[in-house]
Amino acid sequence: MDRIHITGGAPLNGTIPISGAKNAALPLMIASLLTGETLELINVPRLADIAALTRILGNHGVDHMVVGKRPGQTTETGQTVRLTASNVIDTTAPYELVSTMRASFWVIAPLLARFGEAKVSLPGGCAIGTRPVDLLIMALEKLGAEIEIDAGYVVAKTKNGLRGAPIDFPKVTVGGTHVALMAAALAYGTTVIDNAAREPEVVDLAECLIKMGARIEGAGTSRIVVEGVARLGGARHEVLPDRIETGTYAMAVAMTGGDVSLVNTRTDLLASALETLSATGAEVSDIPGGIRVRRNGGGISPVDVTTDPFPGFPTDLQAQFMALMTLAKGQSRIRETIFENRFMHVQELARLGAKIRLDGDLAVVEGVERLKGAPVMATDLRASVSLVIGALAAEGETQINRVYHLDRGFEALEAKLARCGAQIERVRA
Ligand SMILES: CC(=O)N[C@H]1[C@@H](OP(=O)(O)OP(=O)(O)OC[C@H]2O[C@@H](n3ccc(=O)[nH]c3=O)[C@H](O)[C@@H]2O)O[C@H](CO)[C@@H](O)[C@@H]1O
Ligand SMILES: C=C(OP(=O)(O)O)C(=O)O
Repeated sequence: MDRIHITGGAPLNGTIPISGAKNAALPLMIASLLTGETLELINVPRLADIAALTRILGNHGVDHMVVGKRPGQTTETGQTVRLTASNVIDTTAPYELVSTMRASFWVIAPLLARFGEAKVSLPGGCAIGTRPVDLLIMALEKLGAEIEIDAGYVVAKTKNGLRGAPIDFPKVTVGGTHVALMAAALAYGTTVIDNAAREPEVVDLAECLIKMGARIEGAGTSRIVVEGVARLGGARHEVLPDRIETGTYAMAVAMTGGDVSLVNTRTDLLASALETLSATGAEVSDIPGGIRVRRNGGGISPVDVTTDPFPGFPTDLQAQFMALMTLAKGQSRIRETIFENRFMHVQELARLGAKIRLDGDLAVVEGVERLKGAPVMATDLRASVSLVIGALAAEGETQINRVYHLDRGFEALEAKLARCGAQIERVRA
């Protein structure tokens, strides 16, 4: 298994191009199943999760073609892909494929809406909590699907097609909202989704569906109204920038010090995280096409955060922010409200010398003077990158094991950081 070696202590200076968002690209690729025409997606990141979904779509019979980079793009990141589901041969998504990644479960919605049947294995994904799919199933049942769970598979059928209906989510769910949107787009009649997720990735999916011919209003608010249409067509859509990757590098700079321009991204995608970062003493400013983050000297101020659905502080940046707080001048309190088991980075950050106490959903971080490199283990995607951030600021060498977690969600991580002066290398097994 590959390892990453980091020798910490150098500030980060330079420019980091931000990739397309993994969490937008995945539902967008899945939306290709809604039509027999070609969906062209620009700025799709090259990631293990994207490759895994490509395999899953391929198994259904979706034709996948990589046609190039984004216009004007000079880096090795991002690609333009064409997906054509004109010859779907199989509506089953098997355990071997779906168990590697949670988002793959969402294929259930377009398969059911377009073909009237789907059999999809219960999903896997980051081990950050129990992560049930009851609300996704509830949404499909509201639209008239008949669903049973049999031998680890969710088997969904509809006799005369899906029918629009009110869907009121008791809890904000990103995946549930994606599924409801895709299914309702091809349902007969009107669907009103209440307590919908407002995440930018939901808006991106809705915008792409609208280009494909869907009638959707209100995406980005907590009430989305979908007027079903009989068929959807092809479209061309650029994946929005990855706000979690943006926030991750912003936190790295705030921790190591330096001056980095994050380009191909937008402040409005992560306003709450950037506000929090400013409160720690980092200078955050808008630049054309991106965000500049600076910290030259001065201590890191402790700031308390609570994770929340968008527009709140994202759970996917909680681990990275905790890494930053380990060097703050005082105590900070970080509350995780979305996932019940998303503190696996705590014991690994402790190996670097961090002082963190856990009390249920609360982590109390006592800032220390310095961190010291050590061997650590990546446990899930965002936890692993918090170790990268910690290691960049620590004295001496850190070895990060199990880096396949990082490869799920961070495109060209070592290259992007090395170009800004980080001493980071991958040791291939
Ligand atoms: C691929 C992708 O986009 N993943 C993101 C997506 O995950 P994902 O879509 O899985 O997360 P959800 O928003 O659905 O989960 C939010 C909460 O609702 C719960 N829940 C969800 C569905 C359900 O049927 N029943 C239920 O109880 C979950 O356990 C969790 O406590 O949103 C999360 C919350 O922003 C992010 O951390 C993930 O990175
Ligand atoms: C938790 C994440 O992904 P997934 O939902 O695929 O596990 C993530 O992107 O941080």
